[in-house]
Amino acid sequence: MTISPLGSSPSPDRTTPILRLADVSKRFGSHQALRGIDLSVQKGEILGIIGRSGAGKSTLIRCINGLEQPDEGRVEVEGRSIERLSERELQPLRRRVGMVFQHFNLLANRTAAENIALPLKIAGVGRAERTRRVAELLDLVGLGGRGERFPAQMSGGQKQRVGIARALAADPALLLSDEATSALDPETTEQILALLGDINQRLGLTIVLITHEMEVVRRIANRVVVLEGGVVAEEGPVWQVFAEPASPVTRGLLQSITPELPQRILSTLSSKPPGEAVLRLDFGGERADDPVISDFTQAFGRPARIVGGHVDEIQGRPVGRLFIGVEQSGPDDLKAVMDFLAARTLKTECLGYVRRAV
Ligand SMILES: Nc1ncnc2c1ncn2[C@@H]1O[C@H](COP(=O)(O)OP(=O)(O)OP(=O)(O)O)[C@@H](O)[C@H]1O
Repeated sequence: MTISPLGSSPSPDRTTPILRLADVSKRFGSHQALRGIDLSVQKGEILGIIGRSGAGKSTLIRCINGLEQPDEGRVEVEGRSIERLSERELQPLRRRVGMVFQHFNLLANRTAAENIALPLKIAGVGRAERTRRVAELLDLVGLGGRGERFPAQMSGGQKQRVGIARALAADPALLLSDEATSALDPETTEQILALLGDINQRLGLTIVLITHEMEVVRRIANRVVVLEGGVVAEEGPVWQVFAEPASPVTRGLLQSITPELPQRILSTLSSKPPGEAVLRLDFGGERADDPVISDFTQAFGRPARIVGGHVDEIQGRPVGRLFIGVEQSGPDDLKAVMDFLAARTLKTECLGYVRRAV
């Protein structure tokens, strides 16, 4: 299904980013909430902006939707700068940015259909056209035929579907999602992220997701920006940032979804030989599909024991971490093993040694 465009919208050339922030800074008193933020989002992209509490995510979102003016720098939506515009001048630009909120922000005394119709009404769309588009939008978000329900009669997931439909009503160029799944259970989160991914694919809609959960980024984004202390700590394609996180903040944020050495191995790990060397292998990128373990067995004529780990698929690429145990044949053996594996993985590290019961 295609959602028909509402009114006349600017048509930037293909190379103009949908959103561009250039050297954006924002202070509150003596507190620097954002410092020199540069980022751009191309049409059809899903960008995840992640950071811990206080990193500056909300301030950034408020600068993007014009609720906050940066002290320095520029914010451009479809090539048009939003600074120094009056409230009236901001209105049409705001319509180009649809917002989805953590707590849905629906009007309790209006039905789902009325909530979705509201931005259309404000934009001056006539009743018949409103009714047609609301039905279209309800279908798009999987709520066809349920437009007469009030928010109190809906589950969290259904309310967020209404929130998404409302955000799409004015045919925005950009959907800004502010922790849209943070108030939902894991199963509903999965469904809402699938819906956003589907809308991105079907409508080619550009999405910027603000979140504090790496799992949300992993599940849906193409690119990620990690914010910390008001600056961009790291940025890149999601698979790459997950495979080789460069900053300590990113590693911290990834910790909860990174496989750990199993406790039964950790509890007997010693820092010195003798014993079986326990190695951590990080995979991702070009060589992630190589049969590393069987290559090792062939080259060294002995097995490698997999003791833990997990290999995921992000943006169609394997990314993961394995823990293996390798028996050593002599004092210089470990270096040869490590060199062999290091050439075939992103990173190989020896964590210690375990004595195996004979
Ligand atoms: N209006 C304000 N006045 C004073 N300080 C503010 C204001 N808004 C934000 N800040 C400060 O700026 C910093 C960034 O806040 P911001 O709300 O953007 O972070 P956040 O990443 O969204 O955090 P959270 O995930 O907790 O919402 C924080 O230290 C916050 O206390």
